[in-house]
Amino acid sequence: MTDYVKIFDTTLRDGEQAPGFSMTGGQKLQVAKALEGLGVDIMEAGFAAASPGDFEAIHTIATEIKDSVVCSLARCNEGDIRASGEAIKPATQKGRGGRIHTFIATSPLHREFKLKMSKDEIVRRAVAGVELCRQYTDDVEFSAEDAIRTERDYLKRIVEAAIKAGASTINIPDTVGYTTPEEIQDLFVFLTTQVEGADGVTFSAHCHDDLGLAVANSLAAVRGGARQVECALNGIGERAGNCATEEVVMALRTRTDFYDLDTRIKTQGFYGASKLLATLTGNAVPRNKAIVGKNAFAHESGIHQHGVLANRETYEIMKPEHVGVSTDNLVLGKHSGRAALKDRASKLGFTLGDNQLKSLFVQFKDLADSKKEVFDADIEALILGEAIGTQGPWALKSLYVSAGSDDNRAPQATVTLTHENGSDKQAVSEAAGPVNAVFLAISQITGHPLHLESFAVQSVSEGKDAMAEASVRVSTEFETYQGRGASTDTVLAGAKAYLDVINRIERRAVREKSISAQH
Ligand SMILES: CC(=O)SCCNC(=O)CCNC(=O)[C@H](O)C(C)(C)COP(=O)(O)OP(=O)(O)OC[C@H]1O[C@@H](n2cnc3c(N)ncnc32)[C@H](O)[C@@H]1OP(=O)(O)O
Ligand SMILES: CC(C)C(=O)C(=O)O
Ligand SMILES: [Mg+2]
Repeated sequence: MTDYVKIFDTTLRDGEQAPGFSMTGGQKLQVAKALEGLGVDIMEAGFAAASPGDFEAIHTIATEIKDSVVCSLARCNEGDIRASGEAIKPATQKGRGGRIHTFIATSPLHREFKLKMSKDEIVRRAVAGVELCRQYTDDVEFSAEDAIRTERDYLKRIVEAAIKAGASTINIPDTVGYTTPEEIQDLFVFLTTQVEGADGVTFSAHCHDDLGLAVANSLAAVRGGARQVECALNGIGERAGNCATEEVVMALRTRTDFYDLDTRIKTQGFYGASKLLATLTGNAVPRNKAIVGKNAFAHESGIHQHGVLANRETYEIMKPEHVGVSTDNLVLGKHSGRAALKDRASKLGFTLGDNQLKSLFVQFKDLADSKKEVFDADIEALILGEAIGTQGPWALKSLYVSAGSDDNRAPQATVTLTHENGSDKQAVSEAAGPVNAVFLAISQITGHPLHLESFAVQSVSEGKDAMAEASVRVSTEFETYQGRGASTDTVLAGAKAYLDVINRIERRAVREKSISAQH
């Protein structure tokens, strides 16, 4: 048994096969590189027999990836196994490690209704499948699909046959997410102690999340003797998904005191890899998702913020930087208290006396009642006594946008801005979307080519003429700025928010100039 738990990531196979998560070959390669960066021991890159595109994707990944074993899934049939063997060839030929993962279902339901095969026939298929895999690679994994609902004596028999045929990893999937932690731990203890040949192979858990137990069940399997866990980034996979890679890894890392085992994962890459996957597949990570959700290390309530400011460990069991999350994560809103407000003001460069803080706090709570989140720009405006979003030097004079479904005509924006020195300037821009075209035109006029980090619009009133509030977050070389703008027209709200940022940058530059002139 290894003294660490191997991470077999199946984001690119079980994850990708779920509805809404298909990726192109190029996208799969991008995710594969992120997984290699994380240091996953094995990545299941796809199912070579599924399509020529998946074959190509696995082949390319096996060519490009150097630091993780690349694996392809195959049914226990000749066509699937030969396709997998060919797809992983670039990895096996260069001696970097290529695995074939062959599987067949073993439970009574699957035997009778799906495969329509007898117990003996399934064992014969499993043995022939593993033997054929061995013609391509020494690294063969065998899975007994729906193992959890399989009779123990039969499971033991087929696992022993697969080991004798040459499998070096034995995977015990909870294909339908049916098991419980106590049950799966007991099953792994049984298999790792009773199966002939168990000492020479790695036992693996592959848990689905139908009852929300995938991570708990995987950890219990590890307690029972599993030394490989199969998992996927953001927990994606069939139906409710697979065990989430970032969750199981961080559970082992955070509680090594309990499990006395760890993985070899470089966890700092989790946030970036999760974001990459969400962006490529168009599936946002829920805000409250463990480890990589936006709220995982964010605090809005005053009592928590007060504690975290004194010592992060009061409300955080992991360090955000250990999973690649920024540490500046106190969100100001209506539940925040004076400690967080004072801290944020000081980070923005304002030292507040007690009385100033008291009156700012009253205004802050009024503002927070009317919006979801209070941004740095709002705090700055309150301290400086500015009306939000209405300060110059630039003002929007007019805005015309054309956009539509015609592929031959890119969205176009014509923007006119007035500067406080009295001059008007106009720019016309085209971009992939109308909001982008507006931002580009504003950047051209003001000379601020900004890096847009986020653009969000939320409705702040109801009905057909609902007011939209847009918020824009941009980064310059030195600072991050947030601006906002409101209008019944979302494009106009976006334009105002973007201009709000530019005005803040220019006003800050003026302020800094006058401060340095005084010294
Ligand atoms: C639990 C899991 O996640 S298993 C992996 C699931 N992933 C996928 O299915 C994604 C990729 N799949 C595909 O692209 C297609 O299903 C293919 C190309 C593999 C097969 O397509 P088809 O030949 O049209 O078969 P179809 O999908 O309709 O049915 C599956 C066939 O495989 C058989 N089969 C299923 N599992 C196995 C197995 N492990 N070993 C051998 N045969 C199997 C079924 O009995 C059925 O056989 P039949 O065609 O003789 O009735
Ligand atoms: C192919 C196998 C391992 C699988 O995904 C499952 O049983 O859930
Ligand atoms: Mg699965």
